[in-house]
Amino acid sequence: MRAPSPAPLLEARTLTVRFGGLEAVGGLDMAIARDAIHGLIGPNGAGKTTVLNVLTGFIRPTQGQLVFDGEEIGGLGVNRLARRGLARTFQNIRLFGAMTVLESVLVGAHQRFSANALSLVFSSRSAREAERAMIARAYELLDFVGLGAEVADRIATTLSYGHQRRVEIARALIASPKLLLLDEPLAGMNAVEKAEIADLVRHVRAQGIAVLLIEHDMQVVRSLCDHLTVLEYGRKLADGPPEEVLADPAVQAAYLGRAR
Ligand SMILES: Nc1ncnc2c1ncn2[C@@H]1O[C@H](COP(=O)(O)OP(=O)(O)OP(=O)(O)O)[C@@H](O)[C@H]1O
Repeated sequence: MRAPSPAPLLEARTLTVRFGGLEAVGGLDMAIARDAIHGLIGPNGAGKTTVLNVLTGFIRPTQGQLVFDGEEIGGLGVNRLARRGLARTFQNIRLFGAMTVLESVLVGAHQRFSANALSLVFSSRSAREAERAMIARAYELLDFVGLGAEVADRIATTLSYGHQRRVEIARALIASPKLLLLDEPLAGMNAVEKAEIADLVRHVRAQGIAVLLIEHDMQVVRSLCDHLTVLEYGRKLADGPPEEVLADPAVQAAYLGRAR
């Protein structure tokens, strides 16, 4: 007898987001497995970033249910969701102009722990030890994302675009997420950089972290993702293994003349 499949890490049921009269996401059912690299694809304006914004607390859903790791999370804010294990990067890189690479990564750790808890602990010796441990972790992550300690003291925004992406990924990872959400992490990159970031995503998953990825490059999507959800006009058009989904005539029609 086959073992029952484990419960998904994240489940969205009839998720709906309206902006005034516009339904950006409508009645979306989606499940992300615990060991998945899950692609969220669809033409421009299909609602992909809106889904990611809802899952990370930047937008409250109008309707629907969100269950993450067995608990209802619908309506929780950004910091609470970060603490529950959802961390993200942005379509347009968001790094603060005056911060070094190391400081930029540490921002992700501070988001994970509340400001109150931090100010309490930092006055004690154990807090200083915790801070030292976090700095050591930041250096480990700089290695993990392929940057290394030598960039730690550089101003983050002076790095190349591809390297800034890696800093963002390290910043998300320092929060020890269970699910890493990446909004077009390969945008603006050449083929070599794309392959490197795709490898990094595989390494992230090998650490036991599931990944939800918005991406437009179908070649990368096909080789990287093990499950796809396709949106069109906020509605789910297809869902399943990449080979099956990308061969679906409805998906091909949705992309015809509209893909980037
Ligand atoms: N804050 C907002 N207020 C009003 N409308 C919005 C808002 N955010 C998104 N929209 C609209 O919701 C729809 C879905 O947008 P969304 O950015 O989620 O699409 P997308 O699939 O991520 O597109 P792209 O591939 O271009 O990034 C679009 O019509 C967009 O204009």
